[in-house]
Amino acid sequence: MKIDELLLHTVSMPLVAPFTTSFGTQTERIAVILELRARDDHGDPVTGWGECVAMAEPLYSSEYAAGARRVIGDFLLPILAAAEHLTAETVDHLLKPIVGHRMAKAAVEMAVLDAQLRSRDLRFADYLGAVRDSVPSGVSIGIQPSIDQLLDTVQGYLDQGYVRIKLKIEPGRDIAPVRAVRERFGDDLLLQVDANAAYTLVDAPLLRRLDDFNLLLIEQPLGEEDLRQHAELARQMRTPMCLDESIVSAEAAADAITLGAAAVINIKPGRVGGYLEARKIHDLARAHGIAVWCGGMIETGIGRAANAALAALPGFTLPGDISASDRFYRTDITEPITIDNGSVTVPTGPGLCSEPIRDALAEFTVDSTRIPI
Ligand SMILES: O=C(O)CCC(=O)N[C@@H](C(=O)O)c1ccccc1
Repeated sequence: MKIDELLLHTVSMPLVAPFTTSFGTQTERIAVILELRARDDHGDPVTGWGECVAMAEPLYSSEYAAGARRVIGDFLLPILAAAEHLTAETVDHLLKPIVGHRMAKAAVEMAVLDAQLRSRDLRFADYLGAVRDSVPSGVSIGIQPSIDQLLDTVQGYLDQGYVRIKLKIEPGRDIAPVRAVRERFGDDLLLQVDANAAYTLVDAPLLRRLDDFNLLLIEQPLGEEDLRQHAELARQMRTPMCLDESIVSAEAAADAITLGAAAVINIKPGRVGGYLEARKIHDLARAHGIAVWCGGMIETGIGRAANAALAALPGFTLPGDISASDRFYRTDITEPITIDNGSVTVPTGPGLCSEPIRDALAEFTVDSTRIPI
């Protein structure tokens, strides 16, 4: 494949409701959408789409949207444009000289992969080796202003058919909300919590109290760098330990599994540098008997569709944060992803996602930059 040009569209999409986590409250999603224009091996024009999941500010990880745009335009694209044999499978190797910036790298790999799949009229799920036509849909619920509002919110998502509830927690808003949800909805509700690294090992006695609520897992209670400490906390808790922010690559996953820091892994393609690295982590975890599920970064329909295909791999045995588009957006920039009977259908068309809807993309675009080759 030969790249002709890349368009970087920064979109600002209002959320249907504020989304509060331990690192802040989001009311809009800023995302960098990649429109890659290239020629396939027959010289025919093809367009590939990608989405960079980096947030507007470096609050979840060190990357942020404006920084990712710079890295993509100034460093990543020139390397790929100069490549003699550019394929999705060689992007990671070609970009090795650039240190870090995994979300930026994931986005360009995604655009190259989408173009490659479309040029071959290939469905992403088939390319990956997916084994399901639909995947169970879990929903992530932000920290709510009151327990009553939390209970109403949980009820609302259960009424929509979501099969698993994830509650964001933070110090001071953890035990009481989890107890209230467990008491209201009973022991059969698939329930887990996500702390986004808000605690320290000093909080172990408090976190151990979560063992009373029969949770599926506790996600990233400690810091991104704290593999050894998560292993120590895992030894002190019955609730399975799940890592998110810490798992930035297959190598980090191998370290976490070996140290006993993760009994479950949340795989996010953007966080680990792309869907191909995500599949490597899936394969590694499976070989170690470690369950994985697909996390979400409030993606638009581009990333949301691709995540549904990834989650259809056999090792994704726990419901992921793959909710319908309307969980976050009134209008998506692609055909909306919907939840039917608790599941999201794995996309059936060629490529990673359905083509973005130009009017919707234009409506939310706050800046478009053409990167010439
Ligand atoms: O369903 C979704 O797309 C969001 C799931 C979710 O809670 N994502 C959280 C997380 O910590 O995992 C997040 C969202 C946005 C940015 C960073 C993290």
